[in-house]
Amino acid sequence: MQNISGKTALITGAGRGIGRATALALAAEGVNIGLVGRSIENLKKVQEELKSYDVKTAIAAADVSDMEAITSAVESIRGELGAIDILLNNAGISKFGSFMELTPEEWTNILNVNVNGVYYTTRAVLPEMVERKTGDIINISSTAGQKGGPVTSAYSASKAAVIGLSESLMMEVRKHNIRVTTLTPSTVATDMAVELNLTDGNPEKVMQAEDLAELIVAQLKLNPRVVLKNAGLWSNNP
Ligand SMILES: NC(=O)C1=CN([C@@H]2O[C@H](COP(=O)(O)OP(=O)(O)OC[C@H]3O[C@@H](n4cnc5c(N)ncnc54)[C@H](O)[C@@H]3O)[C@@H](O)[C@H]2O)C=CC1
Ligand SMILES: CC(=O)C(C)=O
Repeated sequence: MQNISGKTALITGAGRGIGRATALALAAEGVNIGLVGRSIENLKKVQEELKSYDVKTAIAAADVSDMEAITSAVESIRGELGAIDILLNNAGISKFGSFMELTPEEWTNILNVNVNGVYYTTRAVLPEMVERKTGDIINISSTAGQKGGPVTSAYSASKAAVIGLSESLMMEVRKHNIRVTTLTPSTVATDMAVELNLTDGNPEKVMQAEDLAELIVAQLKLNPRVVLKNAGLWSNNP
């Protein structure tokens, strides 16, 4: 097990849900946190919550599907906090609907955010990790990326692409001492899942964002000689 205190993490989609919960869990371990997301108001709220921990924080608003915007957000976070040790590619969107119901614009937008967002953000962070011969990249896919459903064509295609990207990158960069992990959670009780009518969020029955954050902290503490290649966390009492 390694101590992660003093490391620096960059989290996309950090203004709410899984991103916010992971920011709080990592800060509790002494990790400095760079928060990236679309809504500066939400990022400021999370930054305020992080004040109760003895860590440095920085925020930068950017749409991960805009390569220039996310590249300059990464630069800005790096300028304030220093080298990034941990990247959590978490930002994502979803819309469910039948194949013909979803418009080409919705399809393209889901693919742009969920796939290109991971690609652009990782491109901005990876070279420094390779140079430093250290780093953790965690990509949030979904059970929907492992198995299609009748209304999930765009979302499942995007999350399957994340699995392909992530597993390939893991094979490529482990020789540089960089760990890439693919997480495939089932429904997590966040605004996204409630908006999709997947859950009422009942904490007795449905996985909470804090549960996934706990797994992320635990995997980061694993001895650097091993990497959690992929993991599925499921609700146990649905
Ligand atoms: N909630 C669930 O049941 C599950 C969620 N996931 C994935 O986990 C990740 C986080 O999801 P939740 O926390 O549930 O969602 P959420 O909707 O509650 O939070 C997502 C965050 O990402 C941000 N975001 C969205 N598009 C963005 C963009 N283009 N650029 C920058 N930030 C952007 C949003 O503003 C929001 O703060 C997503 O990738 C999602 O697909 C995976 C499995 C299950
Ligand atoms: C939204 C999502 O990815 C699931 C699996 O519920």
